[in-house]
Amino acid sequence: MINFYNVTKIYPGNVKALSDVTLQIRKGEFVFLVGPSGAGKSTLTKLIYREELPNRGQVIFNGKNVARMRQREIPYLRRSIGMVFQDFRLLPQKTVFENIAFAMEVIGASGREIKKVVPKVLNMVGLAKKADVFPDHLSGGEQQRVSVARAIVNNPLLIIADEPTGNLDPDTSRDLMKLFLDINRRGTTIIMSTHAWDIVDAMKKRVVELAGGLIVRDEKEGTYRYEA
Ligand SMILES: Nc1ncnc2c1ncn2[C@@H]1O[C@H](COP(=O)(O)OP(=O)(O)OP(=O)(O)O)[C@@H](O)[C@H]1O
Repeated sequence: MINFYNVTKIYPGNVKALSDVTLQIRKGEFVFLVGPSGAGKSTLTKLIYREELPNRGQVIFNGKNVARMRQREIPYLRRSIGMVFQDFRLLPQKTVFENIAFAMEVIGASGREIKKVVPKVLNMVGLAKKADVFPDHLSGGEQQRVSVARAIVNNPLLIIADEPTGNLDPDTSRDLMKLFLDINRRGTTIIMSTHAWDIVDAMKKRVVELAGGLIVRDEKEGTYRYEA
């Protein structure tokens, strides 16, 4: 579903963030991206949702060359990818329900559809009772569940999670990972950048390690292993 062919990304100032990266991720996979800060993990994911363009090579997502997409195709690309960030990025003036509804509104869903679907995803993330609460009245773990609900509400093909447990305590992190596993079991591909070695070691999923813009390890049931 995702193919990188000899992808090189150089930022202004001649910073080589990725160097001749070739990688294939199949539909339904759960992939951890690990490696030290600055290794190129975020850059790799940004190339998938076209926040950045490669200098060389090709990034193919769902059969399409991402760099060659026309402007009008980009919204369709982005709606097929759900994003989860370390800092949640919820809208503070909107309730939990409204935060998730907003993700549907921007793609033109009807009010009826929204009323039907939002409670379902809230239920799935275990926050059915928090629909009318504002984000700052929720714990970090609950806020992250809202952002996961927002990420899955439009049925994406792929979820990109960038250090999703970075602000959560170990117990909350483990619960959140169960949620990601559950989503993955329903068929959604997941790419997760993380420094949480304990989680990576416990989950026994594919591990792709980057260092200095190169893939230095790609293991099927891998461990974290990198030493800082
Ligand atoms: N917009 C930018 N302009 C210039 N250099 C950049 C830009 N974004 C990233 N870089 C550089 O590219 C390299 C790779 O950065 P990237 O953010 O992909 O690393 P990372 O592995 O995600 O790190 P972290 O774990 O800290 O998030 C780093 O040297 C970084 O400083």
